Amino acid sequence: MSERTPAMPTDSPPNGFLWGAATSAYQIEGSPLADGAGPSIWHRFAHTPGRVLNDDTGDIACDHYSRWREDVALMASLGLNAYRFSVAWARILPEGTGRVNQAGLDFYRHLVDALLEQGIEPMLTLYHWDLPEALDARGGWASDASPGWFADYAQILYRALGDRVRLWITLNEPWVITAGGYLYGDLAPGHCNPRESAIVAHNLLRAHAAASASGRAEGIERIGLAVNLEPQDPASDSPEDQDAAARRDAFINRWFLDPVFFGRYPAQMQTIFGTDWPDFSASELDALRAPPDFVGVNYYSRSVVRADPTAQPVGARRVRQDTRPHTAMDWEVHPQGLTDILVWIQGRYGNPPVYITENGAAFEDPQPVAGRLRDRERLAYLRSHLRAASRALRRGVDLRGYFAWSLLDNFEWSYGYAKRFGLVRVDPVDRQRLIKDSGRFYRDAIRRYGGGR
Ligand SMILES: OC[C@H]1NNC[C@@H](O)[C@@H]1O
Ligand SMILES: [Ca+2]
Repeated sequence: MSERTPAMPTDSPPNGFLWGAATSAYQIEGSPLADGAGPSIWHRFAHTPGRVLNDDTGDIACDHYSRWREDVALMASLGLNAYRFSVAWARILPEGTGRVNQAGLDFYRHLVDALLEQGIEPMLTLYHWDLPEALDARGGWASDASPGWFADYAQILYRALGDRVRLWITLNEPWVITAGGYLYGDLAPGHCNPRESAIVAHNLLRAHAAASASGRAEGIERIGLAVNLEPQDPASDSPEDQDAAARRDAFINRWFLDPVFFGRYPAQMQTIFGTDWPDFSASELDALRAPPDFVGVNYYSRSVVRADPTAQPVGARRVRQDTRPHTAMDWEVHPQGLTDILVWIQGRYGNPPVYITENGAAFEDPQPVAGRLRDRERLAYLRSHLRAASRALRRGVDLRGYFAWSLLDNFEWSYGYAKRFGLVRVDPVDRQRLIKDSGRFYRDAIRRYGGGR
């Protein structure tokens, strides 16, 4: 089979299946302070020397804030019938609460209208890591008031765009927000405080519940939660490694899904955090129960895990699979993990509707030659993971769409522009877009197997 033959499975996805691509505001927009927008914690973090590789910032990024019309045309040329993006909270509420910045609302309304004109279904993420700086100054996600701030912000967007946008996501990857921003400190706001991280996670869950409730009050019917999920395979069948994998599974995969579906945290959280784990009351736990209308699954890789008491707080460490291919993020290429995690959700949480809201890979790209960029590894990653998604469909998973991460090469947080996930290249100098071979492959797969627009 030539590398250009789209190798989707024999059975096509269900009717109405969404074939999309995903981005987020701070990673692609640029112009972070334009038209009355306020600074976010990522604007501040990126401008803090030493926090981001090469001291890259999102000041320009993909310049999507100016080029959004061109980018919608690009999506249409790829044949996408859906597009997942996030709203920069501080464009809407420059101080995080209070005064609404109409120019910020207008930007997203114009974007949504352009998508709808092209028959592209918008999927709107309310929060993709860029908290208004003004709210961080008031305690940020560690503040008891943060769920209320978020619900109010969400309500403004529900009222402004609820007649056009049908698919909403409250939070992107609450685990990464918590672990990156408050435990390991590699992401904004850069704290390293286990007890604070447990409180932040709890407030994020309260915020999801509050924004879900305010959405239902506005008649919004499909509100999801996007979570990064990563199968944890024990390195051996020793009890120590099995327990380590179970702890890391609880820590990464169940810390947020168990509360929203069951109103309780995984038992291992107390073991992992020890005295840093707050003493939540039964009513506080029950208040977290807010089953999403769909689960957004962000899948990249799996981990092989062995016990390691020195690797705190989980007491477990990843074991690199040196004989297997890895991406430029040093993540093992493991398509079967996508099938496994989708089947796991089906079994554990009662077969909820699921979208793959992120899946993709960074690789060192070759230079384009005569208008062609032959990103073979990314194309192979895409093909193998589309097949893995199809295997989950055959297992009866209620999978309703696939969003490639990412439409464009963009700002990869603490890696800056050094890691490129785009199906479309963005020139580092003039930001010219160029569809890579992986993008052409995706377009052909959509034509052959997609529901079309
Ligand atoms: O690391 C790749 C992606 N992972 N999920 C969240 C996105 O913002 C990242 O770019
Ligand atoms: Ca521990």
